[in-house]
Amino acid sequence: MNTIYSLSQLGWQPFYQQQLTLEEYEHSICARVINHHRSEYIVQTNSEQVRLPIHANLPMMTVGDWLLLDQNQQFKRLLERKTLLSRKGAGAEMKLQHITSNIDTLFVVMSLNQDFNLNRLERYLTLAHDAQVEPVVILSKSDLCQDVAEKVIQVQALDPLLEIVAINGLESCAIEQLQPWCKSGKTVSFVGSSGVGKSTLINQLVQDEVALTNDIRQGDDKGKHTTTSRSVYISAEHGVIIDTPGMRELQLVGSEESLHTTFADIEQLASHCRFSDCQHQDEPNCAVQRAIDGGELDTRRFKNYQKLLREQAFNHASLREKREKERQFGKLIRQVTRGKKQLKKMS
Ligand SMILES: Nc1nc2c(ncn2[C@@H]2O[C@H](COP(=O)(O)OP(=O)(O)OP(=O)(O)O)[C@@H](O)[C@H]2O)c(=O)[nH]1
Ligand SMILES: [Zn+2]
Repeated sequence: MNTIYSLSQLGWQPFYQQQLTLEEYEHSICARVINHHRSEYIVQTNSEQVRLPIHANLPMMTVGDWLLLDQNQQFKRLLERKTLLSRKGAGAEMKLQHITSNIDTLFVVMSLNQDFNLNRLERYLTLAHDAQVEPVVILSKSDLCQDVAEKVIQVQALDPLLEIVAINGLESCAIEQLQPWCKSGKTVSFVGSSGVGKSTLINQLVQDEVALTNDIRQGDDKGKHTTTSRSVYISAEHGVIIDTPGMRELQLVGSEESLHTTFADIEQLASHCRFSDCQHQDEPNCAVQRAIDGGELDTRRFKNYQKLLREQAFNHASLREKREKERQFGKLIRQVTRGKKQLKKMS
C-alpha cells in the first residue's frame, strides 16, 4: 500500500510553490527525486513512486530535486533548486558530481577520535557554503574523547557563529540535540567520512520509519558495514533526511566566494594589506603575515586556505576545459551530420 504524504512532509516550501504558473498549479503533479539509478530516476509524489527512465530530453537531476509531472506522469520540468551540493567525482576523471539538492541543513559529521581534523572540516564547510546551505558541525563519539570542550573551542575558532553539537550517538537521547534543525517540512543531509556515526544518528531519527529508498549497506572482509548509496527517509516528526555515502575524497569545485566565506577572517585581514593583489608571502605591510607572526592567525589555517584556493582554481579550470572540448566535439558531430544530409540531397 502506498503511504499518502502531504507535500510539506516531503519538504515542499514556498520557494518551489512560487515557481509554478497557475496552469501548472492546477494541472501538474509535484514530485521529488528520491533515487538516481544508472537508467532511471525514482520520484516520489504525495501518493506514489514513479519511475522516470533516463533519456536525452531529461535534465541531469539529483536526489532532492523537485520537478513537475503531467497528468500522465511524464516529466514536464525541473524546478529551480534552492541549494545544490556538488563535488568533483572521485578518481582521476574530471567530472562534476551532484550529491544532493534542496536541503536546509547540512550536518557535517566528524568523530572526536581519529577522524578529528580541522583541515577536513574547513573543506566540508566550504562545500556547504558553496551550496548555500547552513552547516551544523556534529562532533560524534564524544564518549571516546577526553577533551571534548577543548576540541569544541578549536572548531568554534574557525567561525564564531558556527553551530556545533558534540554528541554520543550511542545514547538514546542523542538526537534531542538535533531537534532545532530536524523538523517536519525541512530537509537535512549528513556528510562525513565513513564510520563517523552518520547512520547511527539517522537510525535514531527515523526509528520505525521505512526508508523511501533502501540504502545499500555492504560488508567488507573485516565485517564492517558501510553505506554505498544515498537513502531518503521521511519522518513525521523529523522531516526529510538524506543519507550520503561516507566520502573518502572530497574535492571542491565551487566558486572562490565560498572559500572567502569559510575563511572570512583571512579575507578581512587581507583587506588591510598594502597591495590589493598581495599574495601574503613576503610583501611589505602584509596584514596576514603580521597576524600569523602575532599569533592571531594559525599557520595551519592559512596554509589550508591557500591549498584549497589552488585546488578549487585547478578543478574549475579543468572542468571548463573539459566542457569546452565537449562543446567543440558536439559542434563537429553536427557539422558532419549536416554535411551527410547535404550529400544525400545532392545525390
Ligand atoms: N563509541 C561510539 N561509537 C559510535 C558512536 N556513533 C557511532 N558509533 C559506532 O561507530 C560505528 C560506525 O557507525 P555508522 O553509524 O555505521 O557510521 P557511518 O558514518 O554511517 O558510516 P558509513 O555508512 O560508512 O558512511 C558503529 O559501530 C557505531 O556503533 C558514538 O557516538 N560513540
Ligand atoms: Zn598580504
